[in-house]
Parts: sequence; structure tokens; C-alpha cells
Amino acid sequence: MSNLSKPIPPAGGPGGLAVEIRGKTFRGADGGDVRAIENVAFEVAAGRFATLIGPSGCGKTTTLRIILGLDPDFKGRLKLPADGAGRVAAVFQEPRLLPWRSVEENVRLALPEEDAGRDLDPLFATLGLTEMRSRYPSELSLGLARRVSLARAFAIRPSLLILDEPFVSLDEQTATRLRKLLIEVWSARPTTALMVTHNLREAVQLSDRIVFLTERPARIRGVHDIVTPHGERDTRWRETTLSVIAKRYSGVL
Ligand SMILES: Nc1ncnc2c1ncn2[C@@H]1O[C@H](COP(=O)(O)OP(=O)(O)OP(=O)(O)O)[C@@H](O)[C@H]1O
Repeated sequence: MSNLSKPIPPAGGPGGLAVEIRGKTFRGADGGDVRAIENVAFEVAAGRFATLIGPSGCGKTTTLRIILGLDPDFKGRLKLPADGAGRVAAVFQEPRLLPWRSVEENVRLALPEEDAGRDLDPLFATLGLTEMRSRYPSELSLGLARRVSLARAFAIRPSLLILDEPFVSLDEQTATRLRKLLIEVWSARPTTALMVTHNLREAVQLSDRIVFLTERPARIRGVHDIVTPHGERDTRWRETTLSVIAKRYSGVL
């Protein structure tokens, strides 16, 4: 997947994610070079939730695509989490469900062969999808469809979960409910996770580590670690944390 010549040290302990992108250039429409990433190197410890945040067009999705192995043309190297079966799950802005398959079939189709008969009841229950299993995607609201895409990602018991703006363009009430569900399902099945968002409040609510990127070509602007457990992140804590971050990184709010 990458030019992984020699292993880099484990990210915050064995089994985590280590990303070192030392350069990524696209060919622009005019034939010239578009330098998307200058130097983006960070780690996510095993079982931790990290978020990438930065200005529009700075290279966040490109970073995720490189980690997912969808773009092998970059300088640098990666170390993916090695725990479990080494599976990687991705949740995109669009749920990407098969319209002719039921909710349950959409989730089961993602399962590896050896897990084909797995009991998915607890997962569907945690995500509030028990009653929706036989419905078809056209019968689901956008919020429900996103829950199904979360179920599909967690069903495979991934070693790495990648989320690209999973709650964008939802109304705030639905997004808030989904963020809570994500934390519940993730806490029950902790997996190394990396999310891209434009929403700093969302990052503060969900993450153990926030990685701030600069304008394109992306470099690391700073890394903010959060040790307060998810269950203790009430509104007051969140506002304080946001103002600390706003002071440290002007212009991020
Ligand atoms: N296939 C491509 N060909 C040429 N340029 C590209 C390609 N993909 C991305 N880019 C450019 O690389 C830069 C980074 O794009 P990327 O989609 O990673 O940014 P982003 O931070 O995810 O943006 P946004 O926050 O708007 O979603 C942008 O300037 C984009 O136009």
C-alpha cells in the first residue's frame, strides 16, 4: 500500500495507526502540479479516536484516501493498526447503501465469510435499528441511512475505522443523536478511529486527539489531546475546551 521500507515505531503503544505523508502532489487541470500535502505525520494510539480538522481544500480527504490505500502515489509511509484481523472500515458522507437490499442485507454483505452467521442483534439494538432491519434504503431518512452505514462499519469489527464527515448536512438534532450513538457503539467496541470534520465542537465531543492541519499544502499545525472521558464531556466542559483551543489556534472556530 505504501512505500513502507522499514517499520516505524508503534503509535503510542502497539497496534495503533502511524501516518507519515511527506509529500502528495496532484496533476492540475492545466497540467501543472497541485501540491496537496507537504508534511503530515501523526499517530493514533490503539483504540483511540482521533480527528483531522483544517481549512477547506487543505488535504484531509486526500490523507484519508492514502490511509485507505485508495491513493498509493505519495511520499511517505504508513503503519496500520495490527490488532484483530487488520480490517479497515470506512464511513463516508454518503451512506452508499445498495438500494435493492434491506438494511440487514446491506450490513451482512460487508461481513467476511467466516462471520457470515454472526449475531448482529446487539449492534442493531445499540444503533436503534432493530425495527429497521427489513426496510429498504429508500424507506430511510438520511439520519437512519447514516446509522446503517455506521452499523455496516462496526459489523466487520475493524482494526481501523475511517470516517469522512459522517454527520455533514444533517439537521443539528439528528447529528447530535448520531454523535451520541457513535460514541456508544464505539465505546462498546473500541477501535482505532480517524475522522475528518469541519466541526470543532464535534471533534471536541468525540476525540481523544485532534490534529489541526494548515492551509494547503497541508502541514501539522498542532495536536490537541483530550483526556477527559467521553461521559464527562458536558456542555460546560465543552465550552471551556473550545475556548482553550480557540486561544491556542486562532481562526479555528
Ligand atoms: N484528483 C485530484 N486531482 C487534482 N487535484 C486534486 C485531486 N484531489 C484533490 N485535489 C486537490 O488537492 C487539494 C486537497 O483536496 P482534499 O479533497 O484532500 O481537501 P479537503 O481538506 O478534504 O477539502 P474539503 O475540506 O473541502 O473537503 C485540493 O486543492 C484539491 O483541489
